[in-house]
Parts: sequence; structure tokens; C-alpha cells
Amino acid sequence: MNDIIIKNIKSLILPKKSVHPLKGKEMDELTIIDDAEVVINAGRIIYAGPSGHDFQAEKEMDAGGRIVSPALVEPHTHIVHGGSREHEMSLKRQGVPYLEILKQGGGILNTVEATRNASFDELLNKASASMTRMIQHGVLTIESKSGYGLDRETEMKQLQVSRALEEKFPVMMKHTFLGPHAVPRDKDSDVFLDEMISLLDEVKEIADFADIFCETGVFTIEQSRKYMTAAREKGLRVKIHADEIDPLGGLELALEQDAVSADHLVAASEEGKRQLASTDTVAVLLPGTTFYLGKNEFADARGMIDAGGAVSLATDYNPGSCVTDNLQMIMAVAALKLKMTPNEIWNAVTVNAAHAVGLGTVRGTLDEGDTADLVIWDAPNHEYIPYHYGVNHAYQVIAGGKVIFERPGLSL
Ligand SMILES: O=C(O)CC1=NCN=C1
Ligand SMILES: [Zn+2]
Repeated sequence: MNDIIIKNIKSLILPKKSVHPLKGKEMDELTIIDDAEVVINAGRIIYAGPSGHDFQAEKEMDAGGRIVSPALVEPHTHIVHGGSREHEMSLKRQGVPYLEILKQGGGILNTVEATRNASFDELLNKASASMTRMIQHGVLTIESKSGYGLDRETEMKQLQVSRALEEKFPVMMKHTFLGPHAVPRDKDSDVFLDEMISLLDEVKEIADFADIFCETGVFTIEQSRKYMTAAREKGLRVKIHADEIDPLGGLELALEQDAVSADHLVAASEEGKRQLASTDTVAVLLPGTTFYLGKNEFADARGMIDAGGAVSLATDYNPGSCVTDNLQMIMAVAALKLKMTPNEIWNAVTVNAAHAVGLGTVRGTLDEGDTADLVIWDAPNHEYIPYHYGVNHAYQVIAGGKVIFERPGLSL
């Protein structure tokens, strides 16, 4: 006897499980099963496909003609942080560039001060509020970065808070050390980078990836290569904030370093985009950040996909350059500004996002045996979610076969 059967599913969205991230034309392939049902037992998918079978289950759920997909995967967040930077909005309005605010000691350094001053519990409570919103928006796999400590004690505190989130919520997480996120005001960048490299032995016990902000006025290509090489020698896979604002060649460095992902890529070179296709490195695009920074040039998703590359999407949720924990909104910006198709977008927030955090065959699909992490959406079809933006379309969120969120209706 199974635990649950979900019936009356208007259409079931089934991204393809693949040992490699979906690339190029594959990204536009998406199986949609109309008139479907899902059978769950012991927290795992037993069946997800056309209805009409005679499955037995303790509990029958009626999807009410709604659509169902795997729970979303969020491959790039700065969810653990103290404070907020709404005061910087006026600087942005006056046209002060992001890197100028950082140079003046604001930006990331402002959040560093708030994070250093926050207790473990304060950071956990604040991140828990964001985690709750992400889950309510259909996300059950999340990557979480450090990078607001710039010292051993606070970087480790952030990573421990990240681990505590995974204990507290029914989600799967990956944890990233982003010690080289900015250079402390009173430090030489090479000296500081060596300090962060010296932490890698300790970090590799608690983090899955090592990440660096390779950007003008932050860390150079040479410094990024030194750090990524050191991290890989310690057995950590690497990520990189690359070519976000200036075209330093961060994407090429990511590919040279066999990075699991290269993130931002707004200023990525044509050569880098061409090389992407011959690797399994996932381009994690963050169009919400481009929108939030008031820029008009978005990452060239079309160019990367059409050249055969693998693309995924994330919020980049952080207090300074993209203050949203709503991945559905990013799906809409990807449709409007990255010119991605609905099928590409759904693959970019499920199976390819899973590959971007080393979970490519573990999350983002509903194959037999997969964890029963799925969302029942209040939407008529899969194209509707990127189309109708700014609202939460998740009706029910099911984690490991348990309904953990149901959007309340009005009590009139
Ligand atoms: O500004 C922040 O807090 C987050 C960020 N890191 C690199 N780009 C944006
Ligand atoms: Zn980021």
C-alpha cells in the first residue's frame, strides 16, 4: 500500500534526468504529461506519469486540475547575512556604481560589519525567514554562501548557520565558502587572500564548494586562479562570481579550473561562451541582479545556449545587489530579458540548477526513486509562471512526500 496518490493533475512537468547538465538544444526539451498522477511511498516517487492506473494509497490528494513539477532548485544565494542595505538605494538612484559604493567602504563591507556583529541565533532567525519564503515559493534545494565575515570566526559562523538551516528545514542544501568575497578595509588583497587560503583545510570539513568574487577592485584573475587551484588541491569543487561587471575573463578561468559553475557572466567574452559548450560547467545566470543594479545589459543566455552551453538560473538573493528570495520572479525576468523559452527556464530552475550544485542526478526530477519533492502550482500550464510575474503561484509544496506548505485562501 503506497502512502499518497496525487490525482487530477492537468499537466505534469518532467525535466529529463541526465548525468550531464542539459546543453544547447537539449535545454528546450521538456516532457509534459497531460492528465497525470503521481504516486509516493516512503518519501520517494513510485510513479509519475499518465493517469488511469490502479494504484492503491492510504491518502488520495486531488490536484484540482492544477499543474505539478519537481520542487525548484536555487543554486546561488547569500541567504545567511546580517543587516540590510536599503539605505544604498538613494546612492543607486543618484547613479553611484555598485563597485564605487564598495570602494567607499559600503556594499559588501557594510554587510560584513552587520554579520560580524550578529549572533548565531540572530543570523539563523533572519535566514529562517528567507528560507520559509523560498520554500513557500516552491524551492526545496538551496545553495548558501558565506562571504560576509572576511575573518575565520565569522566565515565559520555563517557556514554553521547554513548547516543549522538544513537541520531545521526539510530541504537539501549545499554550502559554499566565499571567504574571498571582498577585501577588508585594513588589508592588502594578497595578504588577505592567503589568510582565506589558509582556512581551506578547516573549511573543507563544513563546505561543499569554494567560491571567489573575481572583479575589478576585488580579486584579479591571477588571485582567483591561485585560490581556486588551492581549493581544488584540498578536494573542494570550485565556483566563481565571474564577469559580473567588468570582462576580466572569469568565465575562461572557470572552465580552466573545471568549476562546477560560473556565475553572473553579464560581461562574459565571446570566446568564453564558445568554450562553455565543451565543458560540464554550468553558467548560473542572475538576471535579478542585473535588474536590481539598474543595468540594461543582461547576460547573453541566448548566445550561451545557442552555442551549446548549459545554463541555470538563481536569485543571487543578497542584501545589496538582488534583494529577492522569489525564484519565480527570476523565471519571469529570464523570459523577458534573457529571451529564454519556457522549457529552457524550467530546466534552468530544476535539473540544470541541480547540476550547478553537484546534485544533477539527485534533485530537480521526478523519476522513480527520486525524493518526492514537488510543487502543485495554481497555474493552467507551465508557460504561465514566467508569464504572470510578481506573485507566488505555488499552491502546495510537498517535501519528501509531506505537504509542508499550502497557500491559504481568503476567509471571507
Ligand atoms: O553585494 C553583495 O552583498 C553580494 C554580491 N557579491 C558579488 N556581487 C554581489
Ligand atoms: Zn552572489
